[in-house]
Amino acid sequence: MTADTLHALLGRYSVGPKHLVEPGPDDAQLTLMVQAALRAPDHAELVPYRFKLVRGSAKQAMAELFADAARAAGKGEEGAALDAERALRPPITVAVGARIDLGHPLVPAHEQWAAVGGAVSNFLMAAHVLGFGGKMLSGAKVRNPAIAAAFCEPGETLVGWIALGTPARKPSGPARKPDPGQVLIDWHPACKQDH
Ligand SMILES: Cc1cc2nc3c(=O)[nH]c(=O)nc-3n(C[C@H](O)[C@H](O)[C@H](O)COP(=O)(O)O)c2cc1C
Repeated sequence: MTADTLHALLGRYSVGPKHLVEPGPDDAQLTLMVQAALRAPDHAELVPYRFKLVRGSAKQAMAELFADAARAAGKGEEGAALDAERALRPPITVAVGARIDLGHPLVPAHEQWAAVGGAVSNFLMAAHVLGFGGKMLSGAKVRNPAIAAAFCEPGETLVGWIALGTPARKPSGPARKPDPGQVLIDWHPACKQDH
């Protein structure tokens, strides 16, 4: 791994929708992001995820779904307009659906979810390397039945949406990460007690 690659890896941070401006990635760049996603570890090559692009006029349809979901959740018209705006603002949004096979004979669900997470992470990392900003978002609306049905095939779970675009500016307070020592721990076998 070159120092440049490591620098890119260590320098990724999420950029939320309100800081994303045009242009979004083009088809070739989106394909690279998906190729990166497909490099994530994936037991038995199940590819338990799908990325659905929301761009152009599809953004308005998503905005209406978001506004309806906000109203169904008891938000007023101001809240509905705010949620609609979240759909319209990013140049491109990518809905992430997970296809978890709960009865798979070899790969338990948690391993399939790990593959989904790896794919999302690689996708975002490729976006960052290509100079784009992005953020994975979900919220209660992923569980809204009309939204879930609009984005998912039967058997899929809507994980959320990746907002994508050109970063207008670096976030003022990027997420703080723990000290690596908190995560990287020497394993020692448990001592066996004599009875
Ligand atoms: C599946 C998933 C859903 C998420 N949903 C939200 C969300 O709805 N709102 C939010 O602020 N962050 C959400 N996050 C976290 C952000 O995407 C982001 O990772 C977090 O703000 C940390 O920033 P960083 O990526 O710069 O470290 C979600 C992350 C994942 C993996």
